[in-house]
Amino acid sequence: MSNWELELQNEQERVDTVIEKVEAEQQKLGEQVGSVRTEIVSIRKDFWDDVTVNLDNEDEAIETAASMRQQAEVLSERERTHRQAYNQHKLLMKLKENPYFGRIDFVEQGDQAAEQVYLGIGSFYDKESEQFLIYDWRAPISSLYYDYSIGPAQYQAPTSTITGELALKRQFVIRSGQIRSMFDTGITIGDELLQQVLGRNASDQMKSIVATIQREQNLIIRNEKSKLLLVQGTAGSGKTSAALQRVAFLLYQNRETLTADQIILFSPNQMFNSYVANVLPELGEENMQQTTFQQYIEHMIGKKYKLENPFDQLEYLLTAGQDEAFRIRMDGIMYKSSLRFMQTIDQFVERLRYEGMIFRSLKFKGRVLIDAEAISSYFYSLSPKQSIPNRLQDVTSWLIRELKKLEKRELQEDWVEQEIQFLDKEEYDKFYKKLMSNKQFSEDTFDDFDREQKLLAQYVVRQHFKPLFRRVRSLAYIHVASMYKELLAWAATQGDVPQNWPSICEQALARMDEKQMAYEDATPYLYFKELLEGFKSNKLVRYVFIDEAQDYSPFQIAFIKQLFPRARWTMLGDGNQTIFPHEGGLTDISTLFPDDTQETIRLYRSYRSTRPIVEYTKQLLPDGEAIEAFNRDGSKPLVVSVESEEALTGAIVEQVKAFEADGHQTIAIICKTVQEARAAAERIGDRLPFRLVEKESSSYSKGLVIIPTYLAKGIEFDAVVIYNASAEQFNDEGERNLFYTACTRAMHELTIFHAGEPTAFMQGVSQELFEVKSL
Ligand SMILES: Nc1ncnc2c1ncn2[C@@H]1O[C@H](COP(=O)(O)OP(=O)(O)OP(=O)(O)O)[C@@H](O)[C@H]1O
Repeated sequence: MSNWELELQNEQERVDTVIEKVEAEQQKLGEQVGSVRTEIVSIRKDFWDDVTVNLDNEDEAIETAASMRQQAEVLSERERTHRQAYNQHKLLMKLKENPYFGRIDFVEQGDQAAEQVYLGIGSFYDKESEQFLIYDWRAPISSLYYDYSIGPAQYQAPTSTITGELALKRQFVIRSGQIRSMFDTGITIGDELLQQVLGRNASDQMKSIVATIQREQNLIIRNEKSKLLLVQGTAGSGKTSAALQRVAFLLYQNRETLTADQIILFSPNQMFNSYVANVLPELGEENMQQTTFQQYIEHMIGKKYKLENPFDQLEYLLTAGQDEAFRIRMDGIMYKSSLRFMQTIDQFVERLRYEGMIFRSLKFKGRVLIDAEAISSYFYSLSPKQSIPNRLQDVTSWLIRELKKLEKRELQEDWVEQEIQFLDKEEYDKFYKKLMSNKQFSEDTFDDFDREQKLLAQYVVRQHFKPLFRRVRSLAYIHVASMYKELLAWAATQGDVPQNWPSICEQALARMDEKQMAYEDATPYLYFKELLEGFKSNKLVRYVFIDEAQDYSPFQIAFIKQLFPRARWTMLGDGNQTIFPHEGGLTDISTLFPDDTQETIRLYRSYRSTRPIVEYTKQLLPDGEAIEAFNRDGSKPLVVSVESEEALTGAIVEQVKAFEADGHQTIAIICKTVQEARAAAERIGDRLPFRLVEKESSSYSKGLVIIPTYLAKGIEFDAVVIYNASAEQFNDEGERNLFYTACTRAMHELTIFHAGEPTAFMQGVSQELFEVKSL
């Protein structure tokens, strides 16, 4: 038996022992989980038996509340124990299959012997030998595995830096308790394992990368100092992967103080959400909150306006001809996404401190109860030293007081009596119950007619006044939309607006009059509204992640920043994949955090695509030289020229069939727009089974999809077909990024079709980097 074979045998024996211990622990825990569950069920069932309810007087009520609280605490403590034990049990299940993926031997300075550290997705402590048989990949000592090759090494322990010597670094592939392969690696995390991982076909969801995290990615994952961590990385360099492992790391590192719902990830689209949804659960963690910016602002705008989807905005820009209306819209988008416009809004709001606030009169049954003018006078009678939101709070209190007076006066009106007479039984019962619960009278006094009439009148008027009170409390008496329109007009006096500003405003107003809001108006409108009403910031969220950050305008980022005042920020992006038009870029983001600690990490190595695909796609960019390919072989991209669009269909169907025959499981026909995707789907008809993705709401799954580029953002496919890269389709320099984004979705195969002349973007690529075919 060779030394290596002997070594392998020893390692397998260790795996066997560890699994045995894990199994024993799992069984013990299983019993515990079961008994705690039974206990919880019984506490829930008997909850009210164990609480003494007595509401006879105030003291008794306080006693009752205390007793309920105590019982609820017992329950929630048991539930917490159950959750922890259950999660631990789930983790042990995973460790039983695949206990660890790495080993390092570390000799701490001053010590003789090396400590063997085995790394897995969670720790496992053996009480018998009093040692960790598996270390969590996120433990401080585990960072040695990712950061160092054999030789001097150090890691940051909670209170000090530990230095020493890394004597061995070993990787394992263990499946169902059996070591399938084992490598000792000298340099970085072995290329061999990465080759294996990246060579596989895509599954239906993104996987965790803990076993093969690269050193530069580890810097992102474990960064704890920066308030803003900006990651600029090329397509496929693992930005999203690193971000998700970072969430897992933060949850581990701050496990006493941080929960998954205090982390929020803004992702590019819904499909992406479903694509990444499994990474954290795979690591035994709960998912963070996930949303898209659109979802977030849609919620803030509410039902008042139908908000345009950013992808509809983009579709318009890509499909509308370059006519006058297009140019007006484009200029409007550029200006409204800039920080200059944000400043203009600030100045306008400053002005409103002294004049110009517009209010709505409070009306009731067609009568003006409190006139807008009166509200305005009250508002401006308050000191301008007070902020607008504070003054509005005072106005709200004043309005409520006034409404209460008016409500009383209303009791005398004729309509009240009429309504009482026509009160149906159901309403009457409701009224009666309410009075009983308010203890406003007892059964004895019920026959007191006058008293009943009076209470009924109060009840009826209250029902009618309720919406008014609600409107006042929700500040609906401020006419934000009118002031936003004023703001647009006023902006013209500031001098830096685009030349065609009046037409831009006209477009915006026409939409707003139809109760719609263009995507470019949404952020300025909300920012303005929040400045007036007071920012409804979320102070609970501690970490915000923004993926595909290059697609956010500086204004949007500045706005999100104000929504989460206590958060630390991780922004990930790639300037070469910017598809939304706006001023500023990724580097401008740093200027939004002037006083904060910040760090920028750049990733140049692309892991997603094979070397030939990366070599090809990097030449689509004017400045792509810095992009490096991970050394994974594959075939060169194929560029197929066909004469006409009609000829495309047959050729593409054949190509997809060939991909399927090669075993590729996720295949995408990527079109420039939804319009093109629909046409492609129509042409392909029933010649192939496919899914047309034209809406935001689709989820990621295996098979063939026909998809517009912008909905494929952030995700990947085994094989990609570019539907039509003709000069006619891609003729604007602004679309280069879109084209690059589409091509970089490919992991193993890329075929680009073009009907007629190819786009100029492809003409800069060296001939030897691709195959050509003419049909
Ligand atoms: N260290 C790694 N080990 C294994 N796989 C990796 C590693 N880093 C990245 N990958 C894989 O590379 C692919 C691309 O990663 P990811 O989607 O995170 O890149 P990205 O930078 O967000 O890409 P894009 O900007 O193009 O959306 C994924 O399949 C991911 O699993």
